[in-house]
Parts: sequence; C-alpha cells; structure tokens
Amino acid sequence: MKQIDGAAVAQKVHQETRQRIEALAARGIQPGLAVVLVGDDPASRAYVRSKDKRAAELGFHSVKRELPATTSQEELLAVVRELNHDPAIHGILVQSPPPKQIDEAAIVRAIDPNKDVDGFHPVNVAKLALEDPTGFVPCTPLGCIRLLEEAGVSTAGANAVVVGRSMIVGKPMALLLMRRGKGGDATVTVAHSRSKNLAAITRQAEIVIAAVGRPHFLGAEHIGDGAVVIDVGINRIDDPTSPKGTRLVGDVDYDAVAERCAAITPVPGGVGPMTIAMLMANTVQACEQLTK
Ligand SMILES: NC(=O)C1=CN([C@@H]2O[C@H](COP(=O)(O)OP(=O)(O)OC[C@H]3O[C@@H](n4cnc5c(N)ncnc54)[C@H](OP(=O)(O)O)[C@@H]3O)[C@@H](O)[C@H]2O)C=CC1
Ligand SMILES: Nc1nc(=O)c2c([nH]1)NC[C@@H]1CN(c3ccc(C(=O)N[C@@H](CCC(=O)O)C(=O)O)cc3)C=[N+]21
Repeated sequence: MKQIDGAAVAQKVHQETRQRIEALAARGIQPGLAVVLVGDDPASRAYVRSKDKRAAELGFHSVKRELPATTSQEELLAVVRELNHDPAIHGILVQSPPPKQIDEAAIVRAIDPNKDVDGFHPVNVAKLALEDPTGFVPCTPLGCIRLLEEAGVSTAGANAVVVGRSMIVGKPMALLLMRRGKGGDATVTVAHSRSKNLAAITRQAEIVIAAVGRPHFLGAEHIGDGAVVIDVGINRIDDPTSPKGTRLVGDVDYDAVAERCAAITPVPGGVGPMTIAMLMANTVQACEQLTK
C-alpha cells in the first residue's frame, strides 16, 4: 500500500503558483484573495486562518472579512458587492455554511463569476459541465484529480465510484472524472444515501472517492483489492488519548482499508492541503484572466 502525500503535492502546486505570481509581479500585478467568514464556527475559523496564512506566504494581497453571526442577508450582499468592485481583489470566497438567516444560494449568485474561485456560481458549474477551461473548478475535487495524477494513477477507462453528490465535492468530482482528456475519461458511478447495496458498488471500483461526511464510513468490505482510495472526509471525533481530546479522521476506516488498497490518502495530510493549494491556484487564474 502506498500513502499519497497530499501535503507534498500541495507544496509542488504552491511552487507553480509562486512562479505565476512572479510573472504577474513583473507586470506590476499582485493577485488578491478575499475570504469572508460569517459567524464564529471554530472549524470555519481554523480554515479561514490557514487560507489567509498561506495566501500571505505566497505573496497574495490577502483580505479576511470576519462578520458577526447576526449579519443580515443585505449586509453580506453589500460586502460581496464591494469585493466584486474592488480592483485589488481577484478571488472571493464566502465560507460555507453560513448562519441560518443567510440564503447561501443567493450569496453565491451575487459573487462575480469571474472572481468565484470556489467554482460554486451557476456560470462556473455550467462551464465545468461544458468543459470550458475559463471557468473555475471547485478546489477540493480539482485537488483530488491532481493527487491521482501525481500518484501516477491513470483515470482513463478506469471504473471510478464517487460516494457523495454534494455541489462542493461529489457532483463536480464526477464531472471531472468523466471529462474528456487528462485526469478524466473514467467510467463514473455516483453513489449517495439512497444507493442500494453500496459495498457491492464500491467494491467494483478501481478508484474510490469518499465524500460522505461520516467518520470511518467506508470499511474493508467496501474496497476491492488494489483500489486507489481518495478520502475527502474531514471529521472531528473524540479521542481521549490526544491532548486536545479530539482528532481528525476521514470517511474511510484507514487502518482496515490500507491492507487491501494500492494507494490511499491520509487524513489529515491528504485532500485538505490540496484544497488550499487549488484555491491559491484558482485565485492566480482569476487574476491572470481579469488582467489579460
Ligand atoms: N478535504 C477538504 O478540503 C474538504 C472536505 N470536506 C469533507 O468531505 C465530506 C463531505 O462533504 P460534503 O460533500 O460537503 O458533504 P454533504 O453532507 O453535503 O454531502 C454528503 C454526501 O454523502 C451522501 N451520504 C450520506 N450518507 C450516506 C450513506 N449512508 N451512504 C451513501 N452516501 C451517503 C449524501 O447523500 P444524499 O445526497 O442522498 O444526502 C451526500 O450526497 C465531509 O466530511 C466534509 O467535511 C468537504 C469539503 C472540503
Ligand atoms: N466556501 C467554502 N469553500 C471551501 O473550500 C470550504 C468551505 N467553504 N467550507 C468548509 C470546507 C472544508 N474545507 C477544508 C479546507 C482545508 C482543510 C485542511 O487543510 N485540512 C488539513 C487539516 C487542518 C487541521 O488540522 O485542522 C488536512 O486535512 O490536513 C480542510 C477542509 C474547505 N471548505
């Protein structure tokens, strides 16, 4: 079994991003990323901090907007509109999920699609389906494809099963795997909570993408011998043996699956760092496209 090192691949992506930032700098341009956080969910706060930190390290103009949990729809829309019009900002991310008084779909639609580095705006969803390279692809599935490429896994003609059909992970993941060309051309099955006999479906897969949101949900019975497993799940569970009392685990029972699979991503250190790397790459893409 080979462990796929997401942190190492993320470093490689950051190196490419640095070079693109230098090329922009030579033209007097600095890419700008704005991350908006509404409320004080501790997990969201941690993600936003690490995005902000990485963006600053790479030489982005990085703006963090933390709004109170009581922020209204209109107030959040006003912030989004201001960032849409700010020429120093090329990428906008509104951390999900927002508090319940916020209509998230309306917020996503308000973001300028040319600055939608999450790839959640309907224009970018359509561009992904249309295989139009000017669109933005959601960072997490884009990172998974890159991990497969870097691990030397060929997707062409492979049976791939995606478990999960969210707009953030599962659905764009399936579209990328079935796309024509590099990182695509797979035969794709999408499973979800209504799927019958999940283990029989996933056992047939040469590539399994787990994006369920349940700790250790996929066990040895779900994975065929020699499969490649990409574990997107980030779940915090109680662990009295750790100093914090909790730890992060994926949607895959790593220890049970590791014995039979050909390769697997760990949690942490797998898909998570790639999501951040792809967010930075998407922001540079936005900057390049907006300043062409
Ligand atoms: N590494 C990273 O950077 C990121 C990690 N994540 C993590 O990935 C995981 C998934 O996130 P996300 O897609 O947003 O989650 P969602 O809750 O939006 O989607 C979960 C999907 O899993 C399906 N599902 C739930 N229960 C079952 C079941 N018993 N059998 C089969 N399918 C099931 C759901 O089916 P149905 O549609 O029928 O409800 C749904 O499609 C989470 O752990 C999240 O924390 C998310 C984003 C980024
Ligand atoms: N608009 C929006 N866009 C997102 O991309 C988005 C979001 N909202 N809401 C929440 C999810 C989750 N997400 C993660 C990013 C990085 C790690 C990450 O770097 N994880 C580290 C561990 C970090 C730790 O130790 O806490 C790892 O897996 O190694 C995890 C999860 C982005 N998301």
